[in-house]
Amino acid sequence: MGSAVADPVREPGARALLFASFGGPEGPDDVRPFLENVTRGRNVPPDRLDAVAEHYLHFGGVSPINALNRALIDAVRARLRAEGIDLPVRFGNRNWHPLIEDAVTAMASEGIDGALVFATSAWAGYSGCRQYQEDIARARAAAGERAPELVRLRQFHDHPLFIDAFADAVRDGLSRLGAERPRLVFTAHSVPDGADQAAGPPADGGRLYSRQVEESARLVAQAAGIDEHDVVWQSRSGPPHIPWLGPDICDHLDEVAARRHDGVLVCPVGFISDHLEVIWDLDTEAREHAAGLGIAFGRAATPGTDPRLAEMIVELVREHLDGATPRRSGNVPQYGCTRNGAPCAVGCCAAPSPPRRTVGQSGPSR
Ligand SMILES: CC1=C(CCC(=O)O)c2cc3nc(cc4[nH]c(cc5[nH]c(cc1n2)c(C)c5CCC(=O)O)c(CCC(=O)O)c4C)C(CCC(=O)O)=C3C
Ligand SMILES: [Fe+2]
Repeated sequence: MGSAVADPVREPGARALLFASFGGPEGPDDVRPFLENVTRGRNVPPDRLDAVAEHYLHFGGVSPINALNRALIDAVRARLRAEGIDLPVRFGNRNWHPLIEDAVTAMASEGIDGALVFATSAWAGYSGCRQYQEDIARARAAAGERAPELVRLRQFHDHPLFIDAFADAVRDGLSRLGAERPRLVFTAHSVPDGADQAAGPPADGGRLYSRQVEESARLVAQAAGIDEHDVVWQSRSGPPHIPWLGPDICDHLDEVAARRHDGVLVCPVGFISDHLEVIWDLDTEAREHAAGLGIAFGRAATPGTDPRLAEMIVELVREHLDGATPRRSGNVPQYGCTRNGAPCAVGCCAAPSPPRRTVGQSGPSR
């Protein structure tokens, strides 16, 4: 077991589980206001926003994320019941309804004075971790004096159940691909290079986001029995003069074809379910790009409603309720577990200061 799992905050008094996620639009009229919520105070160029709005509208303005989260919540409820744990599960998002502020306000008005929080990101970093701590603090402020104590569950990038679900998906994907010399390629959401450098407590040396992603990829490949793989990035946004993690998946497919692979299996290890980034940036854009290169393209399933994901969430809950031993397969430090939205450590995942835009450097983001 790695050394850096924060000591679980014991919460035998927890009276609910709050399932916190990103949120997504559920119809065409939701798309613009949703995107405005996502990008408030960020440096996302308007032409990028127009392009992303198109991706959502391509699917009728409905992101798959809310329905997938509701299905996962049902699975978590069933698993809690099966284990005899009496814990109501509530749902609250950062960017769209049901909003986390409303979920926490409802808890306060029902007299729920303590809850655990599961956030749907496995990762360290500003977008994956610190922003969830900010959401928790903001939601408590909105709920006022009777706001519940909220203890967030830890990051889980190397949890054996999470790794095993992806490993099965990789084995399955490769067997369906039917290529003779396939390449296994993992992807996660790109972030600004500066945000990756700032990910985690400075004492850990930074880059905890990309280090966790690389470790998850290595563990999944190993569990699937695959000797070689690549880790690349997807869904970059932001102005073109700001460096983000790369290479991008589509550029990397050129490389894979040049190395004479006849197929690629893409495993989106950065996402727990088939979010819009997965069904657009991979299943649509990257698939087309691979077709243009004449190589076979497959996409490994995300855990989604694999029973092991719900099982893992209940195990994380039990680390707090009855002191279940945290299970980990890797060594990269892991944080995320704090009370009432406190940062994980001093200086952890410092919030980005939006860089000033330089004249003459606007244009498409890719
Ligand atoms: C690390 C990371 C994760 C993984 C961890 C986690 O799961 O949280 C993630 C997940 C997600 N990102 C999502 C959607 C979007 N992300 C955006 C923008 C951004 N993401 C970033 C990072 C991440 N994002 C960053 C650094 C930006 C730039 C602006 C900013 O600093 O905030 C934008 C704005 C347009 C654009 O720039 O693309 C949208 C619409 C959805 C929902 C999809 C659906 O509807 O199914 C999900 C799950
Ligand atoms: Fe994102």
